[in-house]
Amino acid sequence: MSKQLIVSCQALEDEPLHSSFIMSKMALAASQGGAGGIRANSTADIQAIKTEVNLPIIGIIKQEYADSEVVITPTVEEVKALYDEGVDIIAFDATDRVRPGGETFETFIKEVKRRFPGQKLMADTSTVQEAIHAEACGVDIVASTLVGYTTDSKGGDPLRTLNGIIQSVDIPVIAEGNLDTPEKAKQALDSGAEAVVVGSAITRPQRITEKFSQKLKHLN
Ligand SMILES: CC(=O)N[C@H](C=O)[C@@H](O)[C@H](O)[C@H](O)COP(=O)(O)O
Repeated sequence: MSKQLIVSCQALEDEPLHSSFIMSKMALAASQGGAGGIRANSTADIQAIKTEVNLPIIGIIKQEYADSEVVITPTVEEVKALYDEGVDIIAFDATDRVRPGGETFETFIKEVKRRFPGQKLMADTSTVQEAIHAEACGVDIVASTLVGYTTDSKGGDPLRTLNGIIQSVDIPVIAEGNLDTPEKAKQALDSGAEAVVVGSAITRPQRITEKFSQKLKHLN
């Protein structure tokens, strides 16, 4: 997926496009538009997407637990479901936040590597420190997915943190999160990212509409 655009096709239960069928068509549209990979949430969506496109898939399972803020593939249970489904890369939250059941990232990743050897693993991080730590724990790829979404990274500039990560690790870095224009995506690749994931700016029409309506609001 070198220097490729990866399109994230996700719609959660509370979103208007929540439907595996619709996500499969989003993936098809992304493929026709030149995407080199797809990021998708849930085995149901991934199965549907596989019927429409033959592109590498980054799989996640968003699962909420009452005792943790970690939502992206929080436990080994979700990793197993993705492994059994079969995806090119499994991505998960690799922030330093406590996981469900009080588990730390270290114990989580150790167990994942023991049970699923050979599976490519991608760490969604929010800070340079977390990316360095994830590399030390043996992940294959780090990503800037969670910059701005954690207490430690609130208000952070995604491209600046991305640069910091690229300077600090030796493994491939994927740029992801709030890269909402072709120019920002290009900037991310120019600065050394292996690939760039774009989601909402392509596959969340409610967000796209909002940008237009905000711009025109004062004319009403
Ligand atoms: C923070 C979080 O939960 N991010 C999720 C991760 O899978 C998705 O909701 C994002 O759409 C994805 O990361 C792509 O980012 P953006 O939509 O900003 O291009």
